[in-house]
Amino acid sequence: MSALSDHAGACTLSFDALASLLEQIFLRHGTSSEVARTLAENCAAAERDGAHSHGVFRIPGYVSTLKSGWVDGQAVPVVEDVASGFLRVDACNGFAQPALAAARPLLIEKARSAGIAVLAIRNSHHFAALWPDVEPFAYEGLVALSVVNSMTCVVPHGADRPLFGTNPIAFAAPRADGEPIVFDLATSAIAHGDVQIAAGKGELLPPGMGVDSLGQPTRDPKAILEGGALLPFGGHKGSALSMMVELLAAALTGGNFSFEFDWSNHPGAKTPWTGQLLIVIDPSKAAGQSFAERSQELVRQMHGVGLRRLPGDRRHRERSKSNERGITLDEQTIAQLRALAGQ
Ligand SMILES: NC(=O)C1=CN([C@@H]2O[C@H](COP(=O)(O)OP(=O)(O)OC[C@H]3O[C@@H](n4cnc5c(N)ncnc54)[C@H](OP(=O)(O)O)[C@@H]3O)[C@@H](O)[C@H]2O)C=CC1
Ligand SMILES: O=C(O)C1=NCCCC1
Repeated sequence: MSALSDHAGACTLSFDALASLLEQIFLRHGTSSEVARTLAENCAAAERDGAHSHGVFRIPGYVSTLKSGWVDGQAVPVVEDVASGFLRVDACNGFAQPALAAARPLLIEKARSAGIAVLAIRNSHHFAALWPDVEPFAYEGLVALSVVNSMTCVVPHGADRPLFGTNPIAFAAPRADGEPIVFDLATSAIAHGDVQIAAGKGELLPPGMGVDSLGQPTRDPKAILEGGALLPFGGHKGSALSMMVELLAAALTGGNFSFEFDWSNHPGAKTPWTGQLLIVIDPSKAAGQSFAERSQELVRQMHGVGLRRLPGDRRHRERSKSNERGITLDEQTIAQLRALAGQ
């Protein structure tokens, strides 16, 4: 692995160099080579696309979680073919991405033959952005929707104490001309990772993101992290979506609700032990004109009414920039990653 360049206060790496560095970190902390490669590519892709709340910022959390013994980095997922349109995966206390990778070929086969297929992952840990899980299906001409629940830190609308996780929803659909349409959003007003990043930088949050330990609105990220909580986005509407995520990602998969795990015997563990649901649809089974042509028409109409930015546009801009110029990490971050890799 070699960096493209080390320069004053920063280091610029290619995607492959960053992924190799991260792979070394995972291997050094006890994962199998397959798990190391899958997680490294996932995390490097987030950094490449400017999804910083789930890029290399997460590496110390992965490491402390593996070191605590909370997650099994050697787990081999078990795929169960339970019905024509339904797959279950027992991640066996491993990370969710290797579980998805193990089931992916059969999931695609089922979606193409039945028109729709569901993947329910349990006994898993999802510590990452959700778009890398759905976007590849759209490159295959399929529509994909995924939900995952996380740890209790969000107050349901109208309640006075936290119960839900930040519970993201990601969606991907192909279009005829251009990158797939992809969105990926936490159902909280802000992702927990962004609150941690703001706390680290000593920055205030925008209003309306969370409350302190007394339930009073606050813009102080530390007050949210230390006894406070987040709010759902969009009041009762985001709250309803977050409730749906709990039902689909936990009740339907056999994973834990966001409030159901106890990591007190695993100091340093950071990932919740929850579940993930994916629904994959083959749009070639739908009636009428090609789906990809229809989605292209929708995008054309949105641009026609003045829309400048689609969800995913910023990521793809960042991706192009990173592919052209490399991925830049500050001095402190690269030193931390190299130390974790034993370099
Ligand atoms: N594993 C887990 O348990 C959890 C993971 N997460 C992850 O955290 C990440 C961040 O989530 P969140 O903070 O809610 O994401 P953002 O609010 O930053 O973005 C949400 C979506 O909206 C798009 N978007 C943002 N601003 C605009 C705009 N002005 N116009 C059009 N589209 C826009 C984004 O596209 P673009 O990306 O191009 O900016 C993205 O698809 C996600 O990847 C999520 O999966 C969150 C909670 C829990
Ligand atoms: O940013 C978040 O919110 C989360 N990300 C990873 C897992 C827990 C919640």
